[in-house]
Amino acid sequence: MLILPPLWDACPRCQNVARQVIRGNLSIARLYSAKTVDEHDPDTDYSSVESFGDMAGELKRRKRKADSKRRQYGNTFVDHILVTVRGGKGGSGAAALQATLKGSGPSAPCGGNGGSGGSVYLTTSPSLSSLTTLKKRVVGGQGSSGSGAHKHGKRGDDVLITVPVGTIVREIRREGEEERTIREEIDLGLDEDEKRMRKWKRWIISHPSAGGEVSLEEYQGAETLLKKEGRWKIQTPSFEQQPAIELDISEALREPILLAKGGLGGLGNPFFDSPRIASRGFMPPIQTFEFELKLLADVGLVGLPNVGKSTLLRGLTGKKAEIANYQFTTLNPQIGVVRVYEDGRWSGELEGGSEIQESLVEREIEDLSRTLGEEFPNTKIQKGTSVRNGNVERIRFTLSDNPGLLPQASENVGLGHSFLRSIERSPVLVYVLDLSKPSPAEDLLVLKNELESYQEGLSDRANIVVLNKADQVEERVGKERIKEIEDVVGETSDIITLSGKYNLGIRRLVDLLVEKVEMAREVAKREKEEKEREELMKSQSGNKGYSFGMRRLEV
Ligand SMILES: Nc1nc2c(ncn2[C@@H]2O[C@H](COP(=O)(O)OP(=O)(O)OP(=O)(O)O)[C@@H](O)[C@H]2O)c(=O)[nH]1
Ligand SMILES: [Mg+2]
Repeated sequence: MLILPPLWDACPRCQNVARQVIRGNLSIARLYSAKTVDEHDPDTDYSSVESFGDMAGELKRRKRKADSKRRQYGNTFVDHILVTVRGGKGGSGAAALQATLKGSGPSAPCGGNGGSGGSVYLTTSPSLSSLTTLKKRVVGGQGSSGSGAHKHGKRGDDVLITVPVGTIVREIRREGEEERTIREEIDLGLDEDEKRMRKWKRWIISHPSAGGEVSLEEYQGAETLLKKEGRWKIQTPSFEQQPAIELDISEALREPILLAKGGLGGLGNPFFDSPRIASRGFMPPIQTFEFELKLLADVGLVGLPNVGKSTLLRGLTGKKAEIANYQFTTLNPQIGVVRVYEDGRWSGELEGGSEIQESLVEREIEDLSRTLGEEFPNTKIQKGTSVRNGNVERIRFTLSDNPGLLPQASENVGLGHSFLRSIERSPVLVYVLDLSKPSPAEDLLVLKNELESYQEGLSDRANIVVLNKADQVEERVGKERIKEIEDVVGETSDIITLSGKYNLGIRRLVDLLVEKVEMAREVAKREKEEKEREELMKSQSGNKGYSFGMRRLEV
């Protein structure tokens, strides 16, 4: 906690300090926070005491944590993964007999049916931007077995796989238990009778207390009944019979999509002619899916660590990205939406004079203001709705904040280049440089070099250069640095000098981004029309191309 809570009740000066913090005067709070209750003297002006107390310690701790996180997960931004998925197995039917009084005749079958297995569905979440959370194996809940007195088994639980928007899902393999068994039987060289008996044993269960073997006639009768119900042939449809699932999720899903259906539950003995027989639940096929993430942001921010990319994301979109004064605060790409209104204002815009705080400081201030029952104005970012104060939205685009790039990222230094795969897909790229550093022009060359060694021509796609932290630079020095950068980029890029933290110069950036995004969309539209024309011509000339029996669903 930044300010000592017990003090503001007792001391008007403390309350005054706390209110100053809420108005944004943090330096006072930092000095003040070192004092304990015992040390407190209401007559001392703590704003002149030189101590950074808790805040510095906490920052150090967080930096250590970020470093270890980077070492642990740094090179594992997951954007490609194979997942095996299976619906839950159906529960078995029961072969139970009703209890009867002695000598009152044969007991009636009363076994309940098994519950069907749970299915596996796919859904999207706006808070995800990596496939890291995906498990390699996902199985629906198993249905419970039926029991006596006509009690049917419970249905297995459905399972949701949650992915970020921009994920491509392809089913690449599908195999059921039946196919595996058939292969095994061929290997064992079994004859038809043996195969049939094995199949009966696999699908039909006899009541444990029924005594003796179930006769061939009983098995045959049960088989006929199951065939009638369409429950005998359970071979998995091949990709020719039922196309593989292929999804390109470019928008948030309104409803979950079914990937793997749960198996049917077995039938209880009232269904069969023989009271000693029930059937087993189905085991659904195992499906292998390939998940690939291509983050779909119109604009990608590229920069060295700690230059203020996440601060910019926050200022442009209002998205709460982690901001801190050390490298690799951001470990995975983050995507936010920029909504620009008719009057040129935008969704993440701050109120005049507000400042974007580091996350840690912001959380402490929020705690403090909650305790004091006051609202902290700096954290109030405009909500992203399509109509704001009667002002209509003009354009909406997405922006990705990426982890910091280091020299030799393409040789896996820092976080490596795994996340460049997402950057690669953004039609507009923005270089973010720290103008308060001695040589931002050299930093720019480093960035260009890294993009180029990842993919030829990629460095030229970035045609906006943002010079951030302008508030920290003396005018003369700043001008010299800007001149050096102009010499590097020549006519190829627009240069914008701004301060992300203090919300200065952002409007020019927004205007430029709108212009570039509109241009990029126009180009993409033309390319799409061109492609459609080509495909139409191809299909008219009878050449339908080679199909792998896959179905493409544009969601
Ligand atoms: N003075 C000043 N500080 C800024 C400005 N923009 C960002 N900062 C500070 O710079 C530090 C790093 O900001 P981040 O937004 O976390 O930087 P980043 O580029 O996302 O960093 P990584 O995620 O580690 O690559 C924080 O302490 C910010 O408060 C600015 O315009 N002026
Ligand atoms: Mg960041």
